[in-house]
Amino acid sequence: GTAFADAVPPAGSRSYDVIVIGGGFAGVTAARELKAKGKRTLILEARDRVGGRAWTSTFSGVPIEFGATWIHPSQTLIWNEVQRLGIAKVDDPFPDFTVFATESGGYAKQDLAFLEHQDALLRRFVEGAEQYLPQPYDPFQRADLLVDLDKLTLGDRARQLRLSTLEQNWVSATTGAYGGGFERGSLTQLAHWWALCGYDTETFHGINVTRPVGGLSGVIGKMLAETGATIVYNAPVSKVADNGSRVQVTANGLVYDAGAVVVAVPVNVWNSINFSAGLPAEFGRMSTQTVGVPTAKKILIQVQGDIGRPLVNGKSGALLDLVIANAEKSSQGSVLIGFSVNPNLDANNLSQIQSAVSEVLPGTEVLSVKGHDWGKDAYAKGGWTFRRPGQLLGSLRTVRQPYGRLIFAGSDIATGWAGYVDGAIESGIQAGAIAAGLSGPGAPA
Ligand SMILES: Cc1cc2nc3c(=O)[nH]c(=O)nc-3n(C[C@H](O)[C@H](O)[C@H](O)COP(=O)(O)OP(=O)(O)OC[C@H]3O[C@@H](n4cnc5c(N)ncnc54)[C@H](O)[C@@H]3O)c2cc1C
Repeated sequence: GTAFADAVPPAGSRSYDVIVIGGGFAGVTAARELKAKGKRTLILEARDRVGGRAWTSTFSGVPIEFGATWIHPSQTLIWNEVQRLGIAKVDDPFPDFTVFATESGGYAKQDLAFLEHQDALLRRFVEGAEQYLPQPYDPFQRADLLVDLDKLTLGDRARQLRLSTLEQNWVSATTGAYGGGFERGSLTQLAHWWALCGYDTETFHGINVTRPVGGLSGVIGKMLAETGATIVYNAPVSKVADNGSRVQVTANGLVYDAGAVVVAVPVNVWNSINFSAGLPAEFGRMSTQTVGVPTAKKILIQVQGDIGRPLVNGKSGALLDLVIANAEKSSQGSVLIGFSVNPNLDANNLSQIQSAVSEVLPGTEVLSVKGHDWGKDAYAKGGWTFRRPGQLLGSLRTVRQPYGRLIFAGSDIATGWAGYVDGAIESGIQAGAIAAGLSGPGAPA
């Protein structure tokens, strides 16, 4: 690994070519690009680990992911990375039944063929995306066609389509829940993912199947070892001061300085850092509006006995939006993974989660739970990226531009797979290249 990991560089040697703030996939990728350009690079990471919203841990004796989990060949940057690092991949087994809302307001077990109803509704949501998002990696190609569309929430779209309550409940787990609620997420974000999936239902589901063995923390650990950067853990950056020729970065009361800084923290966190030279209004606005879903939670649920492999599609506004089976079982039986964007769910409240599970999988006894509330996590303040109405055309292009000696990075502001590890790598590559130019000799003073 890195020779200086965990050591705080002594006074007098806190000067670097480039400082990268945040050691998620975007920051670590940027640091690696900078190494390739011969730059002395420092990573300042708030946590005691790298990976950010990708975090491999264990629960009830089985390995689990608290954040990002799956990769897919259409996500070429992360897929090739895993391939190149010689890390094996494994497919999660298919579910064996599904659970959907019923006419009478409850839930019923269905065979997998029932999923076709959900897919048909999903395709109606994103109909026309081939025309208005013809180039998945350049969402601005037909900006002219997006002017009205980018104003729509997913709920607006459901109303446009005149979906019944039951239809909305059937499609909630793959639309509203992704967006942090029907009234939060934008239609264009869903359509953008659809475009990246080749406008194809099978790929849309296929992106949630394949995992790198050892988890995504294993992948980023190997990437970090290649950066050759100095990394300081437990170093939350509180202040960034760009004086025009150098940038001073403060963490834990210590001041570091560099010719350029890559800010690779989540958009939702931008407003908790003091950018003392000021930033264009779009930055603060985007951070206030949020990009990462602020109510996103992932909950690991250990249950009694083997209950098979459910795929539960919660109703719009349910406590649990999606419940699936973890690939590995514990010694007690099945382990379930719940996703929730409901602000009222306490991700570690066993009795609340027991009643939510009983509603959708009657007779299932919950033994233990362990959840992570990404919105309450000070260094994330949200989960996966899902842009809000107006952000694609409104702020995204501005915040992707370097501002003085600062370059912002992260999956949240990727133009490709925003909301996925692949987008973080995309953004890290771009930011690293720009920062190398800014920090080098002949850089604008
Ligand atoms: C529940 C969940 C499930 C997901 N599932 C998938 C999936 O299956 N596949 C997929 O590809 N993606 C998935 N994602 C999305 C994926 O996790 C993110 O897109 C990606 O990890 C973001 O990387 P990043 O580097 O842009 O940001 P982050 O990973 O958030 O990295 C930012 C880093 O900055 C650090 N930081 C924050 N504030 C400061 C500060 N003040 N000073 C210093 N450091 C700071 C953080 O600690 C963190 O390490 C999921 C996300 C969640 C939450």
